Amino acid sequence: MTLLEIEGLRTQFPTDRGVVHAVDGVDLTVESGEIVGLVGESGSGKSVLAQSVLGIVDAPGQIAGGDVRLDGESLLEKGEAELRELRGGRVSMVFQDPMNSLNPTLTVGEQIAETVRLHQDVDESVSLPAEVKRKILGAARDGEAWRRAIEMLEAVQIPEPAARARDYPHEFSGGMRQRAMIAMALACEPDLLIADEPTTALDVTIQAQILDELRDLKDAFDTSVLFITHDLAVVAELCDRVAVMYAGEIVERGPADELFADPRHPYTQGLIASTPRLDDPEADVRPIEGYVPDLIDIPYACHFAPRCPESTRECFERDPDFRPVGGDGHEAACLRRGPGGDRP
Ligand SMILES: Nc1ncnc2c1ncn2[C@@H]1O[C@H](COP(=O)(O)OP(=O)(O)OP(=O)(O)O)[C@@H](O)[C@H]1O
Ligand code: NI
Repeated sequence: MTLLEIEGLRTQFPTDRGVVHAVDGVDLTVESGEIVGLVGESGSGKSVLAQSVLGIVDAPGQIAGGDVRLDGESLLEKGEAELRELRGGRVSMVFQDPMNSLNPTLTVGEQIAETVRLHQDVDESVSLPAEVKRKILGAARDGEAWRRAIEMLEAVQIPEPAARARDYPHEFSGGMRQRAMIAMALACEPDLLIADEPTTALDVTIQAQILDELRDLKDAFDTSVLFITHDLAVVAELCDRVAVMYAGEIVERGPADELFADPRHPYTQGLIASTPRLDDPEADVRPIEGYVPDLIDIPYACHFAPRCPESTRECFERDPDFRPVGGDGHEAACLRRGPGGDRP
């Protein structure tokens, strides 16, 4: 079943120099229970895409077109109150720097308990005077929320969770803070977790541990994940499907194993060739020549055309549609690939 459907999404930032087309017509779906990786060079629009889904695009940026649906319901039609309810409830998020997302003045346990409390259904069936009810249910929920907070810290492998729940964020190491963030994000059992470079700031060993845990937790909680990173190795390891983003557009998407074994879009091929290989450190690393274009008014059809070793004049003039280039929904948006392309 499709959980998240992003269709023709466009997000723009007006600036002094002109309109930045950060997300420029993106289609992407996340099915229930799968981990979808979103990769691409810095500045390709990954974070803005995530912010668009969550309704937290920085002003004066705004969604200029397309739709985002969760379980078939458009999120773009929802008001701020509804979106706030949704965030940390059915959809939650983890960012690169947990220090910015955790409140330094509350203990880690209190913060997780607070999230649980905010999104737990209150039992309205008991018939007691409102004030009494509030007191009783409140106390019950407080105890329950705190227990749940400790359970979550245990689930993300924080040692001595009952004691550590009383610590403040600054008393945690970087890796533990990131775990606490994941615990908080999963505490209300969201349908969808959006993780934007959640382990980039951590050392490689801790990063690997956290990714392992994330995978286990995803299975345990049956959560779908949209995982954003520029680290191809992480995506290959963690994700079921991948979408490759370049200059505001998705250029290739498909099953992770097939996409990495047989990348078809010239950008994906360039990206993989420019990444040092863990399994073969001696292999050539060839950077993609040129630069990511300025996202203000890209005057050519395929955004990668000027850097592409295979581009023809047509690539500058005609928008590439997605075409099948392999099995299981493996598609590339390149005029020279797939049916009709001269290098299918
Ligand atoms: N608040 C903003 N105002 C103006 N432009 C913005 C704003 N936020 C993002 N952008 C622009 O949108 C484009 C996409 O940025 P985004 O942060 O989504 O890239 P990214 O793929 O997440 O990169 P990274 O891998 O470095 O995190 C960039 O050109 C960026 O300058
Ligand atoms: Ni980003």
